[in-house]
Amino acid sequence: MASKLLRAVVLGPPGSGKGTVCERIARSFGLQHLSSGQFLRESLGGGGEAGALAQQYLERGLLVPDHVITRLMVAELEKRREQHWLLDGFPRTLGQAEALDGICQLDLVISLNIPFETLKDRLSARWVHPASGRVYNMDFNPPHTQGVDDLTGEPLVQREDDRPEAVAARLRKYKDAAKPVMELYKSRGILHSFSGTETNKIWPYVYTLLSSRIPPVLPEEEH
Ligand SMILES: Nc1nc2c(ncn2[C@@H]2O[C@H](COP(=O)(O)OP(=O)(O)OP(=O)(O)O)[C@@H](O)[C@H]2O)c(=O)[nH]1
Ligand SMILES: Nc1ccn([C@@H]2O[C@H](COP(=O)(O)O)[C@@H](O)[C@H]2O)c(=O)n1
Repeated sequence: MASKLLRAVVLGPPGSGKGTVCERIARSFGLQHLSSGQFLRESLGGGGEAGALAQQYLERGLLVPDHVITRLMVAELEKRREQHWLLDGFPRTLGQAEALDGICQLDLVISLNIPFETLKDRLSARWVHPASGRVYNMDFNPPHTQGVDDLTGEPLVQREDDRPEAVAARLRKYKDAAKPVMELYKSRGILHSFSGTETNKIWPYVYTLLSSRIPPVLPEEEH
């Protein structure tokens, strides 16, 4: 199997399970993943004018301008040049995809297609631990103690952009922006789409796909 560094992306609408699937890939294949959404929340939530501006985009479910997110992500990826890349939620627009083309050649793109109603249900039941980005779901992966992070014991919160109005805006925006990105990757033959309502059913296919590119460190069932 080739030992080339992996350049992979997981795309999908809000709540499609990108973070959940990336976490499983990261554990099963011994690599780190970079979530653009979590990265933005960490980088720009710290205050200052730029931070406050970006916060407004996030809270309203709008995409941060391409040049802002691209600059942040490219700088971060340059630091990780010697590592595998598993990107969650970037690129979101054609402009971002073109910027990514400037620094790497992607090996594979995983697209998660989840029905709209399922997304809404999942996001209304999502709770997060802001400091770590750990994600829970009251139905799918509840914390051991309600409202509390398993590892730190700190309180869990619901994301501002998981409010129903923001979710509706995010889903609308996602469709428009993502279409040309998907078309681009499809035309290159690197797009792998998975459809369904349950991550546990999609996961074995994702695991098999990844196994063809990088040796696993854990068996499929031990994600
Ligand atoms: N009921 C259910 N919930 C799931 C499933 N897979 C993931 N979830 C939950 O759905 C919510 C959304 O999953 P994430 O992995 O955060 O989705 P995402 O695509 O990263 O979401 P964004 O950060 O909004 O882009 C979380 O609360 C997950 O725990 C599933 O198969 N069933
Ligand atoms: N490329 C991106 C990624 C994210 N955002 C903003 O962050 C929010 C949350 O992102 P998730 O991936 O966690 O859903 C998203 O709604 C955007 O406001 C962005 O602008 N560009």
